[in-house]
Amino acid sequence: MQVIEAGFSAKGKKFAIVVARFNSFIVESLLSGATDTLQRIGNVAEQDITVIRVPGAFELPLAVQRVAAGKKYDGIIALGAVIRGGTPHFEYVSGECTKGIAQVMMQHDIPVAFGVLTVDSIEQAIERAGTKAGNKGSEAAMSTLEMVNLLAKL
Ligand SMILES: Nc1c(NC[C@H](O)[C@H](O)[C@H](O)CO)[nH]c(=O)[nH]c1=O
Ligand SMILES: CC(=O)[C@@H](O)COP(=O)(O)O
Repeated sequence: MQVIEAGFSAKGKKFAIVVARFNSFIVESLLSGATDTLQRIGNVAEQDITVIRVPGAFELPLAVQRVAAGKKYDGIIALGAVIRGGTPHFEYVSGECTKGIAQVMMQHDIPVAFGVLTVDSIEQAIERAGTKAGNKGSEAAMSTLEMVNLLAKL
């Protein structure tokens, strides 16, 4: 049996982090977790990390697509926080964001980690942005590191 898997060190690889500003109180913690993971676990140099900011999660797919099309990066991380309000708007924003990011990843054959919180409350968001439920930004960075290395083996 042959098992193909990859590690996390990605020295010399270039990463783009596309960040939605909406709910920035939460998203900035996701960004901190992602950059810390890229540098500390992935051995990625600070100058090899580019941060691109967009208004909200709905705009993430377009920016991610443009970044992917530019072929300047080995991996992409999309970060945001979609927090349910009092209307169905949550479903549309989170649904289109998720679908759009996944489409870009498949169309451009590049790892795009989904670090977008889709939660029912601010408390749930806080728990996933570096408190009792971990940091989804860090988790997204770990995924991108592994996938960049794995794809290089396939
Ligand atoms: N409610 C949230 C939004 N809404 C804004 C949209 O993402 C978009 O920017 C707007 O509809 C203009 O096109 N965005 C989030 O990231 N998180 C939310 O909770
Ligand atoms: C996810 C959203 O768009 C949400 O924050 C908007 O809140 P509301 O549904 O109360 O307008």
